Amino acid sequence: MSAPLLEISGLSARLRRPPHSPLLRSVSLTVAAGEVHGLVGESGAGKSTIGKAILDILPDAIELCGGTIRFAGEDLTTMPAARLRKLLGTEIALIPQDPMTALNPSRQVGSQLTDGLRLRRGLKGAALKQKAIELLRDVQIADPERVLALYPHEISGGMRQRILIAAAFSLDPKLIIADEPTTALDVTVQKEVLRMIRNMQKIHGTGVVFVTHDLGVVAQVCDRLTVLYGGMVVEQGETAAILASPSHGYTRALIDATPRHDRAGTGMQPIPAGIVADLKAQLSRYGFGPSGHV
Ligand SMILES: Nc1ncnc2c1ncn2[C@@H]1O[C@H](COP(=O)(O)OP(=O)(O)OP(=O)(O)O)[C@@H](O)[C@H]1O
Repeated sequence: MSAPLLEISGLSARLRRPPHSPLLRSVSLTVAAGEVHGLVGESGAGKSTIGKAILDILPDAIELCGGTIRFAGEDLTTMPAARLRKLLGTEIALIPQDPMTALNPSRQVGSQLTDGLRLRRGLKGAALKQKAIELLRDVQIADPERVLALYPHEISGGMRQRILIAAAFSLDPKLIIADEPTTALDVTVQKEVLRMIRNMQKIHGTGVVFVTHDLGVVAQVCDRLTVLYGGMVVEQGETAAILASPSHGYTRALIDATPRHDRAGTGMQPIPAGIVADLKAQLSRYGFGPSGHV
């Protein structure tokens, strides 16, 4: 079997200042080329911290304190800064959570969409415009020439997110970090955007780390998933198998807590207190041991 595209081993992170509270506890996971890997868990589980660690955009308050992040065989945590900067944006890209804040309100959509192609590939003039039109067609935006000249406030939230998806795929990266990319959208638009991400990653063969708190979303887009609690891995494996038959009580409780629009009377069940107490006990014993599993 070929090496995974992304291999995170024993990744630990903590607050930089005393008392150095642990935020990631020896997290290990792999993402194969072309795989969508979901990071799931409640608020504060450490999902975004993993995404930010991959992209080298951790806030100053957080530091890595162990483990490796190997991308195509190279460890990003020890890579020289210049090489890392080159890789991020070309081979690894981000689809951010909130399309309104991610786009600059004072720049036309076209110039923002083509930043990567201009700056990293040196495209300009008619060739750049043609490529921008193709990118918008790929994400099924009608009348792309008109849209390129618009400002972010002149288009809908769903269309803004499609533009960010098109921008993320514009340099044909091997890996995309999608950080809650549909949270800011309403439910019908969410579905379209999820389908779009799935289609684009299949066409391009892109690996995706998909951060979400929503198991309904996971069921739609993720091939495999890692369930996190308090910065530690609770369970991981094939999405269909875990959703059908979770091996950990916490995963079962998360599934039960997920609203099902197709079944009346389901959803919004609280996580049982006993399961949370067990996990908390595990966290307090955990430290930064070698295993990432509960
Ligand atoms: N800038 C920061 N300064 C201090 N602590 C932070 C900072 N950002 C995140 N944390 C802490 O790191 C832990 C993990 O946060 P993270 O954002 O990764 O969780 P998450 O699973 O993505 O949840 P959410 O969906 O709420 O963002 C939390 O305890 C959070 O309080």
